[in-house]
Amino acid sequence: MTDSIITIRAQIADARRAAVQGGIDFPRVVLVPTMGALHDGHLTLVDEAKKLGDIVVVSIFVNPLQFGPNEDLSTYPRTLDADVAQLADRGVSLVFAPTPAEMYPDGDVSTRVVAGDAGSTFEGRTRPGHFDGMLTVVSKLFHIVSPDVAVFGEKDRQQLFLVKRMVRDLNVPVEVHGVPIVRAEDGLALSSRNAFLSDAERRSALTLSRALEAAASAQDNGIDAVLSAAQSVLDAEPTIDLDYLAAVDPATFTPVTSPYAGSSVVLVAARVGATRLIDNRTLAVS
Ligand SMILES: Nc1ncnc2c1ncn2[C@@H]1O[C@H](COP(=O)(O)OP(=O)(O)OP(=O)(O)O)[C@@H](O)[C@H]1O
Ligand SMILES: CC(C)(CO)[C@@H](O)C(=O)[O-]
Ligand code: BAL
Repeated sequence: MTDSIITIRAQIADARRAAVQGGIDFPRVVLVPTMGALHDGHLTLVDEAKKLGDIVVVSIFVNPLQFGPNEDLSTYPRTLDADVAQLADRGVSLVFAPTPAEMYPDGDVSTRVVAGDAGSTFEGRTRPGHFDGMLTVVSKLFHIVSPDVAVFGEKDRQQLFLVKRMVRDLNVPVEVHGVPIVRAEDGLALSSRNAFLSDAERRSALTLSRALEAAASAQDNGIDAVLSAAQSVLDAEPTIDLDYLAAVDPATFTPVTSPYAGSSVVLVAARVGATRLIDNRTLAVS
């Protein structure tokens, strides 16, 4: 076992003991897994974590296993010192920020969690192996931290679905809690990758949330109207390269087709310049 794993486990054990001494018989540990470059979306997850338990642990790890060979692993923003300072301001001192060598002492793993069918659509189709890598590291983080609760953002909606599915399929003793998307005032979903956008690209990126807004305005007119309203907004912005637009059933993450009435999550992913962004919105379609 490596230093940072030994250290975080000792810190959590100390925090548990202190909580018991402070009168909390069964302190709950809440994990917030992140890749760092923290923004208000992450900090909202932390605030939620504080409400859900007694001891909050934030992990910061840019997981090589979930990046494809031509993706942005090497350029992904890394701002560890600023992240730790922001967390300290929020009252969180338990930060687990291992190195790749600590997480993968053999360079890779030969045992992986396989995401299955729902891991090979949408994000999984564009990023083959991404969700196996994501679930594998989440599983490792769960084993290292032993949280009672783990908090994830709805921005990565397919990720949240798959983590919940893994927990159910494998009887993982962790409660998974989802937090609604935190947006900038103009509607753009906060994302660490927004840091890559030029001013002009950021304006183009707003097309994603505008398309979801248009979809929401059409939710009383059926699923076809929802999708065509969003598509029209996307078609009108030639500077973005659409990857997918789809409406899925939140219970199965499979596409819904007309006629459909009920809850549906509209998903959108697009490249804006060199930056790939995702967004989604839950609608009540009738
Ligand atoms: N705007 C947001 N609202 C709610 N949760 C968010 C938001 N952005 C990120 N999260 C959540 O924070 C957690 C860590 O995500 P991550 O560190 O990859 O940040 P990110 O901003 O999603 O980065 P990326 O640029 O890779 O999309 C995930 O559970 C993710 O869904
Ligand atoms: C859950 C996660 C931390 C696993 O690397 C990552 O996919 C993320 O930040 O969403
Ligand atoms: N927030 C999702 C992590 C990734 O893009 O790899």
